[in-house]
Amino acid sequence: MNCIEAKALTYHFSEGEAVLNNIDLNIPNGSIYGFLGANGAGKTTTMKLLLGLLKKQQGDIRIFNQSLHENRQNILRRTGTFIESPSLYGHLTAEENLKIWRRIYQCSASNIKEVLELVGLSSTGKKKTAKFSLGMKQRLGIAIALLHKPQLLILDEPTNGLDPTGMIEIRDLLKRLNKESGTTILISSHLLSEVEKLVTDVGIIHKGNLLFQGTMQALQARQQQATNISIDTNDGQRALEIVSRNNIKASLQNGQLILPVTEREVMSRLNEQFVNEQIEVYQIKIVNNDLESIFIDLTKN
Ligand SMILES: Nc1ncnc2c1ncn2[C@@H]1O[C@H](COP(=O)(O)OP(=O)(O)OP(=O)(O)O)[C@@H](O)[C@H]1O
Repeated sequence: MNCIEAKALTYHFSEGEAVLNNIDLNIPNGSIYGFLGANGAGKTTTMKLLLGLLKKQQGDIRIFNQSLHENRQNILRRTGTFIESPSLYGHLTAEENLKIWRRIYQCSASNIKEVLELVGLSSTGKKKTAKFSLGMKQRLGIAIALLHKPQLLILDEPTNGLDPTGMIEIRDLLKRLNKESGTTILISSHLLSEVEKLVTDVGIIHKGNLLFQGTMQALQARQQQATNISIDTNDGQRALEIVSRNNIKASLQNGQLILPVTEREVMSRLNEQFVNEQIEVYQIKIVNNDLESIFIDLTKN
């Protein structure tokens, strides 16, 4: 069952080229969905459409199995958002900012203490938010998004500008929320490496087109397929003949033998044959095996 289903979303700003081109999004209930793409790919535009902040032009959006067009108020009551940067009153404290939002959401006063604790801001006391560090502001933005205990969180690059410790804190917080409350989380980022340990599902957008959508495992399987072994020897041609004799498809690239990742036993047998045939092996290494390179490959022109 999907929490968000968007079909054939297309969007143009004024007369220009389509910023989104026929996007289908399927965001499963209870998932943490990483929405990935380079700057300008169309992430914020998509999120704004999902929240009804931009008027939909083409396509269909359903959230909680309801049409966004027909039930926007009801959907937004169950959704927490953080788009671009949080709007805070700098002359007020974290608690005072949250008190304003509490009136809008009409939720219990005890939620304020809970969310401040959750994001690690309960000891900020009388400090005005104008004096907060960027990380504290981001965390307060997340506290605002969480104040009414939403079932769905839509977060646009919430770790933007944070140092590695700040990023880890936010990731841990989101993981905890997802695990303990079953909150579905849609989070955008321009770095796969930043969210790969957090997300269960992934959508990769490039120039308004969705290039990949699926589980993290499916993306990792793709990574496996794109992973090769490179072997550096003193005689690439003969090494290639040996590998071919073993019915393994290989090629020579700049003198290096390139073959798909094979089982450990096969690799050991090949190595033995190289040695028996007096081929000197200088290096055996895995190439192109990180997810980030898959992401870059997918988004290369
Ligand atoms: N108000 C606007 N008017 C015209 N074009 C816009 C407007 N907002 C965004 N765009 C354009 O739409 C495209 C997608 O922008 P969008 O902000 O959705 O991308 P993004 O993936 O969120 O990027 P970033 O990571 O930089 O925020 C970009 O080419 C951008 O210049």
